[in-house]
Amino acid sequence: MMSEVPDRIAFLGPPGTFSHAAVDRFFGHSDAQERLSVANIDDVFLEVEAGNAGFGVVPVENSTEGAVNSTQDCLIDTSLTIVGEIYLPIEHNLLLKDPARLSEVRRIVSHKQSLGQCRLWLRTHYPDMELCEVSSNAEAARLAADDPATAAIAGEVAARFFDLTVVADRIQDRQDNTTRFLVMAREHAALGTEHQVAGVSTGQDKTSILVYTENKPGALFRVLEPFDDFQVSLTRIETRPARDSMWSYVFFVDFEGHMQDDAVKNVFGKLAGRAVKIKNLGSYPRARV
Ligand SMILES: O=C(O)C(=O)C[C@]1(C(=O)O)C=C[C@@H](O)C=C1
Repeated sequence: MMSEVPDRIAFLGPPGTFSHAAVDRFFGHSDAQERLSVANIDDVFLEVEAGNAGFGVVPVENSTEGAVNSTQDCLIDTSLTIVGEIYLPIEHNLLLKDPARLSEVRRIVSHKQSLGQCRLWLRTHYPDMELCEVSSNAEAARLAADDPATAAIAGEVAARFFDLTVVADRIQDRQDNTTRFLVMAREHAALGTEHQVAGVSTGQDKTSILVYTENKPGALFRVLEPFDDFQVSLTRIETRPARDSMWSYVFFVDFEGHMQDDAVKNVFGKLAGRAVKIKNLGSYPRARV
């Protein structure tokens, strides 16, 4: 276990993204830990793996749009551990540099996830507008600040950061739109007093694993059966292409409990031999939704 809290936290930037807000929600607003803004999600993993940051915060799933694929793919390859999670309500706005020039807008830019979370609103209000994907919401806001013909979809923080006007607020298709973020570290790190020390069961934990199965009848059933046997509640199951061979898949499984809990140990005892490979991504305190 690390003896001190590493002082940099990597996140998808530029400053003003929802990822940035998730960092502040988890670690607090203090300046004690430097924020390291990077250009894409892969770089968040790389910076923490290289030791340039102690923690990284990445979006993993959204209640409207589902899995964030780039994060899922990084989780397959990473040597990092999940040490925490954050649920953040996501409210989108249409932002413009000069609202008097709304009629001159030619394109709307945002992160792919955000365009998806506002799909119906966009179809209703701007059916013919060009939509452009950029690397993050705050990057979209930065572009809109430079060009009156570009509108951005982003959060209020980005609007303030880049001095933009909100021309339409709460434009996400579902008002309860929420994104779940993961806190990644190289090893179980001490997270300070307001967070339980990761790596130790708190009684209110979650565990994430990756499961590779054989392409055989009943393979997934045999993996899931021990969870039922020992009454361990699954919170999420997601499939991604495994990338080592075509049409083979890896399952992302999240469940309640900690690797140190007896029920979870029992599940793993029974799982041995039922999957080709299991990768433990980490046990961490469960966040409030
Ligand atoms: O662009 C941002 O502000 C991000 O932090 C990325 C991201 C994502 O990838 O899901 C985060 C939360 C929202 O769901 C939309 C975009």
